[in-house]
Amino acid sequence: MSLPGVFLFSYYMKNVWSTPTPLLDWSCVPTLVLLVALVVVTVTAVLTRAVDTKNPSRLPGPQPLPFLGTRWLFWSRYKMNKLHEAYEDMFRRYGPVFAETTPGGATIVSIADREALDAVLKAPAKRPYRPPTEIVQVYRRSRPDRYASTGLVNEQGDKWLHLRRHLTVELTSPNTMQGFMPELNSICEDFLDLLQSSRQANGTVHGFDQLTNRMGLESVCGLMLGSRLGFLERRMSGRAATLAAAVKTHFRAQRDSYYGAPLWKFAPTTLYKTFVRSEETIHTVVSELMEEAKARTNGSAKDDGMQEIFLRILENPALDMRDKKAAVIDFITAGIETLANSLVFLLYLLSGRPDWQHTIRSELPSCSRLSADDLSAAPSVRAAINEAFRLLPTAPFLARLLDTPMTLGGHKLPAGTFVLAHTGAACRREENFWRAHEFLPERWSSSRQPHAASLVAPFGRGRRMCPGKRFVELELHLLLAKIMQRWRVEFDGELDVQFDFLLSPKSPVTLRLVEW
Ligand code: HEM
Repeated sequence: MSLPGVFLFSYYMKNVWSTPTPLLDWSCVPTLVLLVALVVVTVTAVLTRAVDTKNPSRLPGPQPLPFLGTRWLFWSRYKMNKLHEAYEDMFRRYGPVFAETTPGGATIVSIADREALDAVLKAPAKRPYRPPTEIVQVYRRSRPDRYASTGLVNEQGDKWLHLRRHLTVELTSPNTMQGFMPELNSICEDFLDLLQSSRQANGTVHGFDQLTNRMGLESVCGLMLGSRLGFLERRMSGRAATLAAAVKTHFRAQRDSYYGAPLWKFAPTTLYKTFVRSEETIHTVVSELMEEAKARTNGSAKDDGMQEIFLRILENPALDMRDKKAAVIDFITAGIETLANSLVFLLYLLSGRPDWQHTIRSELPSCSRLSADDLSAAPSVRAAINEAFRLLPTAPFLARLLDTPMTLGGHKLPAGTFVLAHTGAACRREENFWRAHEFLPERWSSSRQPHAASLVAPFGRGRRMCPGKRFVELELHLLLAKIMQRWRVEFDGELDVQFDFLLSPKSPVTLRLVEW
C-alpha cells in the first residue's frame, strides 16, 4: 500500500476502535466507502487476472490495476520526466511489442520491433489518425469563440485533411524554402553573433539551450509571420521570454495530463489551469505578433520571400479566421522547442567527435553566406545530422490508431488500437544498426550492416509527417555549417536528457565554442 494509503487506513482503523457508538454513527460511512472500494478493487483485480490467463493472445506488459490501469508505474517505478528510459526498461522486461492499459481500461500497444514499425508506419492511410492530445482538445472545444477546430496537430479525418491541404502547401514547397534562404542566412548569422557575445574568454557559453530557444523562436516566427521579430537581439524582450516559457509549460502540461492522474478530466485542477494559462499566453502573444505582421504587410511590397507563407494563409478564403490563427499558433508551438532541442543534441553528440568536426570544416568554403550548393558539397554535415536524429531524436515515438486490423509481434490487433511506434528505441537496437549506441556519422557515408535506415523517422512518416521537415533540415544544415566554420564544440560530461512530451536537455546547458 502507498504511504498515503497507510495513513488513511490507520486513521480509519483508529476511529473504528476509539469512537463510542453514537445514536446515528456517521463516522462509519467513510469506513464503509473505503471497505466497498477495497472489495471492488480486489474483485476486479481477481477477475482481470482470471480473464488475462484465459486469453492467450494477451500481449505481454505490466499488470494493470483496477481504475489505474498500468499508469501506477509512472507514479511509482518510473519518473515522469524520464519516460524515455521507462520505455527502454519496459522493452527489456516485456519484449519489443507490449501493452499498457489506461485508467479507463483501453489498451496502448508499444512497439520497437522493425517489422511491426514498418507495418504501422507504412500503412497507406489517406487520413492517418494520430490520437489527439486530450487536454488540448477539451480546452479548444470549450472556446468556440477562439477555435473553429482543434487545429492541424490534433484534428482528425476530413477536417484534418482540409486543414493540411490549405495550410502546409507553402511550407513544404522547395521553392518557398529556396526563397527563404537569404533570410535564414541572416537569422543564423545573428544567432552566431549572439553566441559570440555570450561567450566567455575560454569559449564557455552558459545557458546555451536558452539561446537556441530564442533562435527557434526567431526563425519559426520569421517563417510563419513573414518578418524578423528581434528575439536574437542581445537583450531579449519580455514578450519573447514570456512566449518561450509558455511553450515549455504547454509541453510539460500535455505530458502530465497524458501520463499523470487524469483528475483534470473531472475538475479544473492546477494542471488544467496551468495548461489553459500557457495556451492563453501563447494565443495572446501570437495574436499580437500577427496583428503587427499584418500592419507591416499592408505597408510593404508583397514580393518578399519571407512573407509568402503568412500571406497565403491569411488570404486563403477556404479557411476560417480562427483556423488561420490556430495554425500559426500550432506551427510556432510545434517548431520552437523541437528545433532548439535538436540543435543542442546535435552539438552535444558532435562534441565527442572532434575528428568529424574537422571533416565538416574541411568540406566548407570560408565565405559567410552559404548557398544550397555549398551545403550539398558537404556530405559530412548531412551525415552528422542524420546520425544525431537516429541516436537522440527529440520526438522518440509516434502515435497512431490502427486503420485496419493488424498482426503485430504475433498478436492480432483490431482496427482502432492505439499504437506507440518507438522509432527512437528501435534505432538503438543492435539488430537494426551497427554499434547502435554509438554516434558514428560515418555509417551514413559507407553503410555498415545492419543499417535499417527507414527506422530513422525524426519527423514522422506518411501523410501526417511533420510539415516543417524541409525548413528544419535546411536550418540545421546552415546552423551546423556556420558554427563549424567558426568554432569547434566541446562539452564536459554527459548531457542530462528529460522527457517533456519531447526529449529536451535539462536546463541550463553549458558548452564551449572554441576558436579553431
Ligand atoms: C527539429 C524540429 C522538428 C521535429 C523533430 C518535428 C517532429 C515532428 C513529428 C515527429 C511530428 C509527428 C509526425 C507524425 O505523426 O507522423 C510532427 C508533426 C507536426 N509538426 Fe513538426 N517537428 C519539427 C519542427 C517543426 C516546425 C518548425 C514546424 C512548423 C513550422 C512543425 C510543425 C508541425 C505540425 C503542424 C505537425 C502536425 C502535422 C499533422 O498532424 O498533419 N514542426 N513534427
